[in-house]
Amino acid sequence: MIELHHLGFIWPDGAVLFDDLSFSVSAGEKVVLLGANGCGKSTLLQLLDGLIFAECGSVVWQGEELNRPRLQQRDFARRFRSQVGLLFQHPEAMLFNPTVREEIAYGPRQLGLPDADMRVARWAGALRLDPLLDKAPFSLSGGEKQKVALACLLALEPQLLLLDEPAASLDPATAGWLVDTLLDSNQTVIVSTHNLSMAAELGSRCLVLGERGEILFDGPVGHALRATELLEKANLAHRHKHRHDGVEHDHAHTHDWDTPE
Ligand SMILES: Nc1ncnc2c1ncn2[C@@H]1O[C@H](COP(=O)(O)OP(=O)(O)OP(=O)(O)O)[C@@H](O)[C@H]1O
Repeated sequence: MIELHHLGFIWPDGAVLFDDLSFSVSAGEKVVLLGANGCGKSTLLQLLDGLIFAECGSVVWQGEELNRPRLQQRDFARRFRSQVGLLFQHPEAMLFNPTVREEIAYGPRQLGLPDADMRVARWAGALRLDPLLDKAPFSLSGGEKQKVALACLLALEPQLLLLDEPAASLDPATAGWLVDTLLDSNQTVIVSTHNLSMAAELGSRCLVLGERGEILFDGPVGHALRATELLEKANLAHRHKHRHDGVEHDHAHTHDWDTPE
Protein backbone atom coordinates (compact mmCIF):
# COMPACT_ATOMS: atom_id res chain seq x y z
CA MET A 1 0.00 0.00 0.00
CA ILE A 2 2.63 2.55 1.05
CA GLU A 3 6.38 2.24 1.52
CA LEU A 4 9.19 4.45 2.76
CA HIS A 5 12.67 3.78 1.46
CA HIS A 6 15.73 5.26 3.21
CA LEU A 7 13.96 8.52 3.87
CA GLY A 8 15.94 11.51 5.07
CA PHE A 9 14.25 14.78 5.98
CA ILE A 10 15.78 18.13 6.89
CA TRP A 11 13.78 21.22 7.89
CA PRO A 12 14.69 24.52 6.18
CA ASP A 13 16.42 25.59 9.42
CA GLY A 14 18.78 22.63 9.05
CA ALA A 15 17.24 20.39 11.75
CA VAL A 16 17.54 16.76 10.69
CA LEU A 17 14.47 14.71 11.50
CA PHE A 18 14.56 11.38 9.73
CA ASP A 19 17.71 9.64 8.63
CA ASP A 20 17.44 6.46 6.58
CA LEU A 21 13.86 5.69 7.66
CA SER A 22 12.32 2.66 5.98
CA PHE A 23 9.12 0.72 6.56
CA SER A 24 6.09 -0.40 4.62
CA VAL A 25 2.42 -0.77 5.43
CA SER A 26 0.22 -3.33 3.69
CA ALA A 27 -3.40 -2.89 2.66
CA GLY A 28 -5.78 -3.22 5.59
CA GLU A 29 -3.14 -2.89 8.32
CA LYS A 30 -3.86 -0.72 11.37
CA VAL A 31 -0.58 0.82 12.45
CA VAL A 32 -0.09 3.00 15.50
CA LEU A 33 2.72 5.56 15.60
CA LEU A 34 3.96 6.14 19.13
CA GLY A 35 6.56 8.64 20.18
CA ALA A 36 7.21 11.59 22.44
CA ASN A 37 6.48 15.23 21.60
CA GLY A 38 8.54 16.44 18.67
CA CYS A 39 9.77 13.02 17.52
CA GLY A 40 8.26 13.52 14.07
CA LYS A 41 4.86 11.79 13.99
CA SER A 42 3.01 14.71 12.34
CA THR A 43 5.88 15.30 9.92
CA LEU A 44 5.87 11.63 8.95
CA LEU A 45 2.12 11.69 8.28
CA GLN A 46 2.55 14.81 6.13
CA LEU A 47 5.32 13.08 4.16
CA LEU A 48 3.02 10.08 3.62
CA ASP A 49 0.28 12.47 2.47
CA GLY A 50 2.53 14.19 -0.07
CA LEU A 51 2.24 17.58 1.61
CA ILE A 52 5.99 17.85 2.17
CA PHE A 53 8.81 15.97 0.51
CA ALA A 54 11.99 14.33 1.75
CA GLU A 55 15.52 15.35 0.72
CA CYS A 56 16.52 11.79 0.05
CA GLY A 57 14.91 8.39 -0.16
CA SER A 58 11.38 7.88 -1.40
CA VAL A 59 7.75 7.36 -0.51
CA VAL A 60 6.09 4.81 -2.78
CA TRP A 61 2.32 4.56 -2.91
CA GLN A 62 0.84 1.56 -4.71
CA GLY A 63 4.03 1.12 -6.69
CA GLU A 64 4.36 4.77 -7.74
CA GLU A 65 6.81 7.22 -6.22
CA LEU A 66 5.15 10.10 -4.46
CA ASN A 67 6.97 13.25 -5.44
CA ARG A 68 6.22 16.84 -6.41
CA PRO A 69 6.15 16.34 -10.20
CA ARG A 70 3.82 13.36 -9.89
CA LEU A 71 1.43 15.22 -7.61
CA GLN A 72 1.36 18.03 -10.17
CA GLN A 73 -0.15 15.57 -12.65
CA ARG A 74 -3.89 16.11 -12.43
CA ASP A 75 -4.93 12.48 -12.83
CA PHE A 76 -2.46 11.17 -10.29
CA ALA A 77 -3.25 13.93 -7.79
CA ARG A 78 -6.96 13.26 -8.10
CA ARG A 79 -6.53 9.52 -7.63
CA PHE A 80 -4.14 9.98 -4.71
CA ARG A 81 -6.28 12.61 -2.97
CA SER A 82 -9.40 10.46 -3.30
CA GLN A 83 -7.65 7.41 -1.86
CA VAL A 84 -5.46 8.90 0.85
CA GLY A 85 -6.75 11.27 3.53
CA LEU A 86 -4.97 13.04 6.39
CA LEU A 87 -6.65 14.19 9.58
CA PHE A 88 -4.56 17.09 10.88
CA GLN A 89 -3.60 17.26 14.53
CA HIS A 90 -5.35 20.63 14.83
CA PRO A 91 -8.80 20.39 13.20
CA GLU A 92 -8.94 24.18 12.60
CA ALA A 93 -6.38 23.59 9.82
CA MET A 94 -9.07 21.69 7.88
CA LEU A 95 -12.18 23.79 8.51
CA PHE A 96 -12.98 26.82 6.35
CA ASN A 97 -16.52 26.42 5.01
CA PRO A 98 -19.45 28.53 6.28
CA THR A 99 -21.40 25.56 7.66
CA VAL A 100 -20.68 22.07 8.95
CA ARG A 101 -22.89 20.64 6.18
CA GLU A 102 -20.83 22.36 3.47
CA GLU A 103 -17.63 21.44 5.23
CA ILE A 104 -18.37 17.71 5.12
CA ALA A 105 -19.69 17.90 1.55
CA TYR A 106 -16.67 19.90 0.34
CA GLY A 107 -14.24 17.00 -0.23
CA PRO A 108 -16.71 14.68 -2.00
CA ARG A 109 -17.86 17.60 -4.21
CA GLN A 110 -14.28 18.57 -5.07
CA LEU A 111 -13.72 15.01 -6.19
CA GLY A 112 -16.92 15.11 -8.25
CA LEU A 113 -18.58 12.33 -6.26
CA PRO A 114 -22.29 12.19 -7.08
CA ASP A 115 -23.47 11.18 -3.60
CA ALA A 116 -21.99 14.02 -1.52
CA ASP A 117 -25.30 14.70 0.28
CA MET A 118 -25.72 11.04 1.21
CA ARG A 119 -22.18 10.97 2.57
CA VAL A 120 -22.89 14.05 4.68
CA ALA A 121 -26.02 12.40 6.09
CA ARG A 122 -24.21 9.15 6.79
CA TRP A 123 -21.15 10.55 8.58
CA ALA A 124 -22.89 13.43 10.33
CA GLY A 125 -25.37 10.85 11.64
CA ALA A 126 -22.65 8.45 12.74
CA LEU A 127 -20.81 11.21 14.62
CA ARG A 128 -24.04 12.73 16.00
CA LEU A 129 -23.37 16.01 14.24
CA ASP A 130 -26.94 16.47 12.89
CA PRO A 131 -27.83 19.29 15.30
CA LEU A 132 -24.70 21.18 14.23
CA LEU A 133 -25.07 20.89 10.45
CA ASP A 134 -26.12 24.52 9.91
CA LYS A 135 -23.64 25.98 12.37
CA ALA A 136 -20.35 27.61 11.45
CA PRO A 137 -17.41 25.27 12.16
CA PHE A 138 -15.43 28.06 13.84
CA SER A 139 -18.18 28.44 16.45
CA LEU A 140 -17.92 24.84 17.67
CA SER A 141 -16.19 23.40 20.73
CA GLY A 142 -12.79 21.73 20.36
CA GLY A 143 -14.24 18.22 20.41
CA GLU A 144 -17.03 19.16 17.99
CA LYS A 145 -14.46 20.57 15.57
CA GLN A 146 -12.49 17.35 15.79
CA LYS A 147 -15.66 15.37 15.02
CA VAL A 148 -16.39 17.57 11.99
CA ALA A 149 -12.82 17.15 10.74
CA LEU A 150 -13.19 13.38 11.16
CA ALA A 151 -16.53 13.39 9.33
CA CYS A 152 -14.90 15.32 6.45
CA LEU A 153 -12.22 12.70 6.15
CA LEU A 154 -14.45 9.65 6.60
CA ALA A 155 -16.91 11.04 4.03
CA LEU A 156 -14.19 10.64 1.42
CA GLU A 157 -13.98 6.93 2.32
CA PRO A 158 -10.28 6.81 1.43
CA GLN A 159 -8.34 3.55 1.23
CA LEU A 160 -5.59 4.95 3.45
CA LEU A 161 -6.43 7.02 6.52
CA LEU A 162 -3.61 9.02 8.11
CA LEU A 163 -4.82 10.18 11.51
CA ASP A 164 -2.83 12.60 13.64
CA GLU A 165 -3.97 12.38 17.27
CA PRO A 166 -7.59 11.78 16.22
CA ALA A 167 -8.94 11.26 19.73
CA ALA A 168 -7.11 14.15 21.43
CA SER A 169 -10.31 16.14 22.06
CA LEU A 170 -12.91 13.38 21.75
CA ASP A 171 -15.07 12.24 24.65
CA PRO A 172 -14.62 8.55 25.59
CA ALA A 173 -17.79 7.41 23.79
CA THR A 174 -16.76 9.04 20.51
CA ALA A 175 -13.19 7.79 20.84
CA GLY A 176 -14.59 4.28 21.38
CA TRP A 177 -16.85 4.69 18.35
CA LEU A 178 -13.84 5.72 16.27
CA VAL A 179 -11.83 2.67 17.32
CA ASP A 180 -14.76 0.35 16.49
CA THR A 181 -15.36 2.06 13.15
CA LEU A 182 -11.73 1.77 12.13
CA LEU A 183 -11.46 -1.84 13.27
CA ASP A 184 -14.64 -2.76 11.37
CA SER A 185 -13.43 -1.18 8.14
CA ASN A 186 -11.02 -2.69 5.66
CA GLN A 187 -9.24 0.65 5.27
CA THR A 188 -5.54 0.94 5.94
CA VAL A 189 -4.95 3.15 8.96
CA ILE A 190 -1.81 4.86 10.24
CA VAL A 191 -2.60 6.71 13.43
CA SER A 192 -0.39 8.78 15.71
CA THR A 193 -1.38 8.95 19.33
CA HIS A 194 -0.11 9.51 22.85
CA ASN A 195 -3.14 7.62 24.07
CA LEU A 196 -1.71 4.22 24.91
CA SER A 197 -5.10 2.70 25.72
CA MET A 198 -6.36 3.67 22.29
CA ALA A 199 -3.16 2.31 20.75
CA ALA A 200 -3.76 -0.99 22.51
CA GLU A 201 -7.32 -1.26 21.24
CA LEU A 202 -6.72 -0.08 17.72
CA GLY A 203 -3.41 -1.25 16.45
CA SER A 204 -2.20 -4.70 15.64
CA ARG A 205 1.20 -3.20 14.87
CA CYS A 206 3.01 -0.20 16.23
CA LEU A 207 6.05 1.80 15.32
CA VAL A 208 7.74 3.44 18.27
CA LEU A 209 9.82 6.44 17.22
CA GLY A 210 12.84 7.77 19.06
CA GLU A 211 13.84 11.40 19.55
CA ARG A 212 14.99 11.95 15.97
CA GLY A 213 12.31 9.88 14.35
CA GLU A 214 14.32 6.65 14.27
CA ILE A 215 12.37 3.42 14.64
CA LEU A 216 12.96 1.95 18.08
CA PHE A 217 10.40 -0.83 17.68
CA ASP A 218 8.24 -2.24 14.91
CA GLY A 219 5.96 -5.02 16.04
CA PRO A 220 2.82 -5.96 17.95
CA VAL A 221 1.33 -3.13 20.04
CA GLY A 222 0.93 -5.39 23.06
CA HIS A 223 4.67 -6.17 23.14
CA ALA A 224 5.61 -2.49 22.95
CA LEU A 225 3.23 -1.50 25.73
CA ARG A 226 4.72 -4.10 28.05
CA ALA A 227 8.32 -3.16 27.25
CA THR A 228 9.02 -0.72 30.07
CA GLU A 229 12.58 0.05 28.96
CA LEU A 230 11.41 0.77 25.42
CA LEU A 231 8.67 3.09 26.68
CA GLU A 232 11.13 4.93 28.88
CA LYS A 233 13.64 5.23 26.03
CA ALA A 234 10.90 6.70 23.84
CA ASN A 235 9.84 9.06 26.65
CA LEU A 236 6.41 7.42 26.76
CA ALA A 237 6.90 6.38 30.37
CA HIS A 238 8.74 8.07 33.16
CA ARG A 239 10.10 7.01 36.52
CA HIS A 240 8.29 8.18 39.63
CA LYS A 241 10.12 8.33 42.91
CA HIS A 242 8.18 7.29 46.02
CA ARG A 243 9.08 7.29 49.70
CA HIS A 244 7.22 4.97 52.11
CA ASP A 245 8.26 4.56 55.74
CA GLY A 246 11.66 6.06 55.03
CA VAL A 247 12.33 3.70 52.08
CA GLU A 248 12.63 5.30 48.67
CA HIS A 249 11.89 3.39 45.48
CA ASP A 250 11.04 4.33 41.93
CA HIS A 251 9.08 2.70 39.15
CA ALA A 252 8.03 3.33 35.56
CA HIS A 253 4.68 4.98 34.89
CA THR A 254 2.53 5.78 31.93
CA HIS A 255 -0.63 7.69 32.56
CA ASP A 256 -3.19 5.59 30.80
CA TRP A 257 -1.68 2.16 30.63
CA ASP A 258 -0.48 -0.15 33.38
CA THR A 259 3.12 -1.05 32.67
CA PRO A 260 4.57 -3.85 34.70
CA GLU A 261 6.83 -2.57 37.46
N1 LIG B 1 8.27 24.14 10.00
C1 LIG B 1 9.21 23.62 10.80
N2 LIG B 1 10.47 24.06 10.76
C2 LIG B 1 11.43 23.53 11.55
N3 LIG B 1 11.20 22.52 12.42
C3 LIG B 1 9.95 22.07 12.51
C4 LIG B 1 8.87 22.59 11.72
N4 LIG B 1 7.73 21.92 12.03
C5 LIG B 1 8.08 21.03 12.99
N5 LIG B 1 9.39 21.12 13.27
C6 LIG B 1 10.14 20.30 14.23
O1 LIG B 1 10.11 18.96 13.80
C7 LIG B 1 10.07 18.08 14.92
C8 LIG B 1 8.94 17.10 14.72
O2 LIG B 1 7.69 17.78 14.83
P1 LIG B 1 6.33 16.99 14.72
O3 LIG B 1 5.24 18.00 14.78
O4 LIG B 1 6.39 16.09 13.54
O5 LIG B 1 6.39 16.11 16.05
P2 LIG B 1 5.26 15.19 16.72
O6 LIG B 1 5.92 13.87 16.99
O7 LIG B 1 4.03 15.18 15.89
O8 LIG B 1 5.03 15.97 18.09
P3 LIG B 1 3.73 16.10 19.05
O9 LIG B 1 3.57 14.77 19.73
O10 LIG B 1 4.15 17.17 20.01
O11 LIG B 1 2.57 16.48 18.21
C9 LIG B 1 9.94 18.97 16.15
O12 LIG B 1 11.21 19.07 16.76
C10 LIG B 1 9.48 20.29 15.61
O13 LIG B 1 9.97 21.36 16.40
